[in-house]
Amino acid sequence: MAGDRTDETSKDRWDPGVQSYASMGYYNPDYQPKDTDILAVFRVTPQDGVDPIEAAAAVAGESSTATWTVVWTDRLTANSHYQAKAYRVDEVPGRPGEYFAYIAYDLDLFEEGSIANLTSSIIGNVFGFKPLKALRLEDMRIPVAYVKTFQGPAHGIVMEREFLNKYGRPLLGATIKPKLGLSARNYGRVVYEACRGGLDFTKDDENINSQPFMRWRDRFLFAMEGVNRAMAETGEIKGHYLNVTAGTMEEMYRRAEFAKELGSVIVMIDLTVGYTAIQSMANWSRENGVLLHLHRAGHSTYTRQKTHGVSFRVIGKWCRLMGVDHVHAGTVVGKLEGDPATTRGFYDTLRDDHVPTNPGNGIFFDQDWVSMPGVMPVASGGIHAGQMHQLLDLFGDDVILQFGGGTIGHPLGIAAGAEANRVALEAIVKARNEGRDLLREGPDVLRAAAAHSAPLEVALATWGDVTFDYTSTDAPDVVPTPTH
Ligand SMILES: O=C(COP(=O)(O)O)[C@H](O)[C@H](O)COP(=O)(O)O
Ligand SMILES: [Mg+2]
Repeated sequence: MAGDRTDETSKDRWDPGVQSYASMGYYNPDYQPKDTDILAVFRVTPQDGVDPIEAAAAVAGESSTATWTVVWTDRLTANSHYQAKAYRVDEVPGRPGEYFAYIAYDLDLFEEGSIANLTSSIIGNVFGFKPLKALRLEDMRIPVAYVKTFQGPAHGIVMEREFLNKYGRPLLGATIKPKLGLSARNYGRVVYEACRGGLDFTKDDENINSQPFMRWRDRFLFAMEGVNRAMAETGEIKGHYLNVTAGTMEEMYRRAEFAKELGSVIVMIDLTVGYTAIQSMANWSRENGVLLHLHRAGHSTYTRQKTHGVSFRVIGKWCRLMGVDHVHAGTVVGKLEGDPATTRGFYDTLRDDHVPTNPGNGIFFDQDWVSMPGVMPVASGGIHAGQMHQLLDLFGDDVILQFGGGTIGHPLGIAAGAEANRVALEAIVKARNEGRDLLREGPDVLRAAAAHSAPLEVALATWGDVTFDYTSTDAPDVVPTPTH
């Protein structure tokens, strides 16, 4: 990067050599973003001595048209149209050395309906840029014109409820444990017990694909046998998320076809398969009438740290565009990272049709989804029946609450673990519907329900005091309301 902006002002834009990005037009405080622009806000931490405005301009440059030196071929394009513009740079309150840089990208820079293309620009080279100590993509505004080029969720929240015939309450699930090592028949037994005990779904874990101890076809057969037996006994629709994640697209389709043949209502993939594979599986899922669950495996490697990477609120937006029906979005109270306000912002982004700017929840821009269906968020990771009132208060009805250890670890067995969760949920939903104050009265409501349910009583005795109280790594900074 060519030093200070003022050094460059004497140079003509087209003089050869290295020039500051700001002087090449990548910083333009007068720019008025258009309704069709893609907007991004980055948290930029420049190296010591690097001018923040120049750093913001460099981010705009490197994530759109620029390279490190003036190139004469810029004159063969409508450069000022194609170049991204940093139009606003704010210091982050209370965090010296960090800046929010707002950048506008013309829609012409992106291929329709391709998250791979969008991300190759926005998070392509720019995160390794030497003049920056760290860079984080905090939020994006996806213009309606671009939203409309994506399929969106294969089915979405409303259709999922219609398929499953389940309304007015969160859905319940469990991840089968231990994560690895069970044989197919024993695995199917866990599915059966959890589903007959009262859960709506069970789930493959993220790292269960087709290992030597249990090949995928055997797992699918025994899991579906468990689902079918539980459906026959309970008269309810049940499902097991069959993880079709594999080394190639061809193999994923093969596994998904077999899941469909067996009558599974749902298949699952991991975020590790990549954006293009997710979009392809979303198309397959809509085409075949099968729900698509996405486990966000790997996301914390780049979403968790405040100063570098990509916020999950952005990944959540991409997931909605890519077209999954479910995505893990955090629990707040469980074992994994999740500041309450930040997590609330993820849930709004996934579910609501219009998401207004809300800096308190980390939302920097208004986002319109123009009736694109909502994605069902999944709260999973170290949760148990004793937190049911908090979970309903935090997330409302449109969420899947997944208790893995909190079902399968129940002292009276797996079906009892499932029953404890179902009884707790129904008691808390009833109390909510009667207008009771969940946070204040929730523990009493659970205790009263446990008087008639031995499984719930044992669950509360076993886990009632378990909490995960650690400082969050990703709480929102209080920022001034953005103008765009
Ligand atoms: O296996 C589990 C949870 O198991 P348990 O219920 O036994 O803790 C999931 O992989 C995590 O929830 C993923 O995290 P996230 O949902 O945050 O992506
Ligand atoms: Mg897991």
